[in-house]
Amino acid sequence: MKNYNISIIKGDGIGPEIVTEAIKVLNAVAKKCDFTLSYKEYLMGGIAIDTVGVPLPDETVKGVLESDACLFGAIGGEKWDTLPRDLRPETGLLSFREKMGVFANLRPAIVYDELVNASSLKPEVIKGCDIMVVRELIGGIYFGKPRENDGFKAYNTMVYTKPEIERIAKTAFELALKRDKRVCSVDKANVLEVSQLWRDTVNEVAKSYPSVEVSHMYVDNAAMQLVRNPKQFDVIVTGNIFGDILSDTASMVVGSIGLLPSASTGEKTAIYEPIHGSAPDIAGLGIANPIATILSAAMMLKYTLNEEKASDIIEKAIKDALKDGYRTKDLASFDAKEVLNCTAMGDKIVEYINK
Ligand SMILES: NC(=O)C1=CN([C@@H]2O[C@H](COP(=O)(O)OP(=O)(O)OC[C@H]3O[C@@H](n4cnc5c(N)ncnc54)[C@H](O)[C@@H]3O)[C@@H](O)[C@H]2O)C=CC1
Ligand SMILES: CC(C)CC(=O)C(=O)O
Ligand SMILES: [Mg+2]
Repeated sequence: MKNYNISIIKGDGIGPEIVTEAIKVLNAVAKKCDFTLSYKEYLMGGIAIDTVGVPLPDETVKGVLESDACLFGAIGGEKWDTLPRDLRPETGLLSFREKMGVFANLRPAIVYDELVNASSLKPEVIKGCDIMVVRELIGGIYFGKPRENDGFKAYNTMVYTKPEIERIAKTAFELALKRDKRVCSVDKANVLEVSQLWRDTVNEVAKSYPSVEVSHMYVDNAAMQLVRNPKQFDVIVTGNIFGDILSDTASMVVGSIGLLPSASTGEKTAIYEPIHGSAPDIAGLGIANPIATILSAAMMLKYTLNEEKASDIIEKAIKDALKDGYRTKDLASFDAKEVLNCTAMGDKIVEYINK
């Protein structure tokens, strides 16, 4: 029987709660589809700081590199926000992404028919919406140097090189070929030199994809268009900070940030993670929505482990549970038959997998 080695990073806040549910679901589907999964857990973020003194232990990097894929929860929390920048959980996460070379962060925002009333937008505006945000993940202003804060003056630097833009643009165009063949590149080329290079390079890459329609939008307009008429988008390709912000916006088109999964891919081990953070405001209350993490696990099965059937089974189980009115608290006001806590939602999805 096939076995896959999965590295697990639960992290902080709701991280352990949601990852536990995703593992439960993975085990159920593996049993059904005749493969096995072995897990090894590694530390990262605040828990790593508290346990071993650094946000990203070498052992974590080594363990993840040796695994077939990584399932990641979330890191961070107020407790660590006053530490020097280099010691913070978020610095550990950025360094982790950089060391894994995961330049492409794929963040699908799909409106399920079962949740068409869950968005703050009108059902007719969002029904059938299926967007893929392709966010560049290891460049841009989150990584650019110089960066400094002397207490009076502070600055970060937004940098992209042409090869960095080319590879993320290619990822977006390749994905578009398998979808609705439309790429919208989002930048701020009216103001930023980095964005001008971004736009010019995307146009150059587009020449190799004549069947894909390419358009460009300034990020401020894109944020507005996402909530005005989200169905105009197929693939959105954008830089690190814009993709971070626009995907959180897209989550409210879908209904909740607790629903959006992601795949962070490159040349080494891929990382599968929800788009949200550690949600300290609800950590420990047992009310987090585990679906974003469970869908991230489903993406892992499809994209890295080539277990497409297992991935589809998970997705169907989630849709069926939602269709029958099972909701976590974030979605409680939308056609809920029963509001479940995090663990019960994991159990419910397993129940539907086994039906
Ligand atoms: N990938 C990661 O590990 C990320 C970590 N962070 C870190 O997380 C911490 C909290 O950041 P925030 O800005 O509050 O963003 P957040 O995404 O953690 O939370 C924003 C809001 O969404 C809610 N929320 C998030 N996930 C949810 C879920 N699964 N179910 C139900 N509600 C959910 C939270 O309760 C909160 O009200 C910070 O330390 C931040 O740096 C933030 C984003 C990504
Ligand atoms: C916490 C940041 C480093 C990242 C973030 O917000 C994200 O990846 O969505
Ligand atoms: Mg974010």
